[in-house]
Amino acid sequence: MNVSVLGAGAWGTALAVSVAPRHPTLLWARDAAQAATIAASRENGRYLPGIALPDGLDVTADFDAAVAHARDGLIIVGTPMAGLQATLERLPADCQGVLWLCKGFQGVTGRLGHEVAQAVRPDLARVGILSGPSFALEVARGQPAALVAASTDASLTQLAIDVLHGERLRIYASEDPVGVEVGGAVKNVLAIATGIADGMQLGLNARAALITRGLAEITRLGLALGARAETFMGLSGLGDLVLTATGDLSRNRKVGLLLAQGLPLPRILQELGHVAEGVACAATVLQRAKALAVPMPITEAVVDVLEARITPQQAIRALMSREAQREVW
Ligand SMILES: NC(=O)C1=CN([C@@H]2O[C@H](COP(=O)(O)OP(=O)(O)OC[C@H]3O[C@@H](n4cnc5c(N)ncnc54)[C@H](O)[C@@H]3O)[C@@H](O)[C@H]2O)C=CC1
Ligand SMILES: O=C(CO)COP(=O)(O)O
Repeated sequence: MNVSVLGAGAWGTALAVSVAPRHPTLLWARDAAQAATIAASRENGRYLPGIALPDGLDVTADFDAAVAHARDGLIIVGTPMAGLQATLERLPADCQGVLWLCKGFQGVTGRLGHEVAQAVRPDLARVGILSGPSFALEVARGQPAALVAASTDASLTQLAIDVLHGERLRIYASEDPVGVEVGGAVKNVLAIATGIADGMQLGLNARAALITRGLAEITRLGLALGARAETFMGLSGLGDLVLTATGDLSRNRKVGLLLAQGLPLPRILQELGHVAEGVACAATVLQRAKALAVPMPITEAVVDVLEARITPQQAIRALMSREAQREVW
């Protein structure tokens, strides 16, 4: 089965590296010079340094060639959320399976990935998301990971399993793309919160409290958007939240750690050199929550810090001085 990965950042490259030994894989980089450098060095030195590309993995900057390669196989969209719509718009109607990796809400429209697909490409037959706890570097190194492929179309999740499931990567199927996408998007915002708390050395109790009450925020928003509660206890919910909030490979957590040191956000993002989807979508998450009357106090505090309305210290004080209440979800 042919596979094409559209987007040669850390995660797109890592997944291509993981799948190429089993399926002929083509990795598309939008920048021709970057594609040429990767092809010549057999390494994505900009986004995934230290990982050699295996045989069976080719690189191109020719979008149409990449799509033609996997028209009858699996097309994986590995761009950040900001690139999902434009990428979907360029796909031919007859491609057999499309899976995106982006974890976020679209900036201007506030849409989740499946909502973007419904709005701009309702004609694409089989679409879904791949999510779950998966630092790119570990997957690229062949360390074990378990992910979830979610779609309302069971034949797409089966295709994802047929192509991606193996000794090092377990793929679980889910029929709840809403829940999987909400978990993947909002955990990034909460990883910023946990990074802030850890950067301020507030301790392990505070970290556990933020993760648990953060999961309550994810669940509340997800249920209001039509997700299933059990999804948030799974890989794309609790699993990815724990990984991203506590794992030092997380870019979103790193943003929080540096905010706690008092660094201004523009400088942090410049130093990061990768996308931090929690920064991009925190305000959008809050907007959608407010429209649905869903309280998300931790998310709101993160937005206030990112927009420099309050300091991390003030955010913690505001969260800790909220009225006592029942432990509601
Ligand atoms: N890095 C990781 O461990 C994981 C990342 N993800 C998600 O995968 C998505 C991509 O993340 P990474 O690969 O880590 O990002 P990255 O920052 O490493 O690379 C982003 C790549 O996308 C390209 N790009 C940026 N804007 C684009 C656009 N508008 N159109 C087309 N290409 C564009 C960049 O040139 C670059 O090649 C994000 O939504 C992220 O949340 C999900 C799981 C794991
Ligand atoms: O989604 C991820 C792991 O599952 C990666 O998280 P970061 O984008 O914070 O690095």
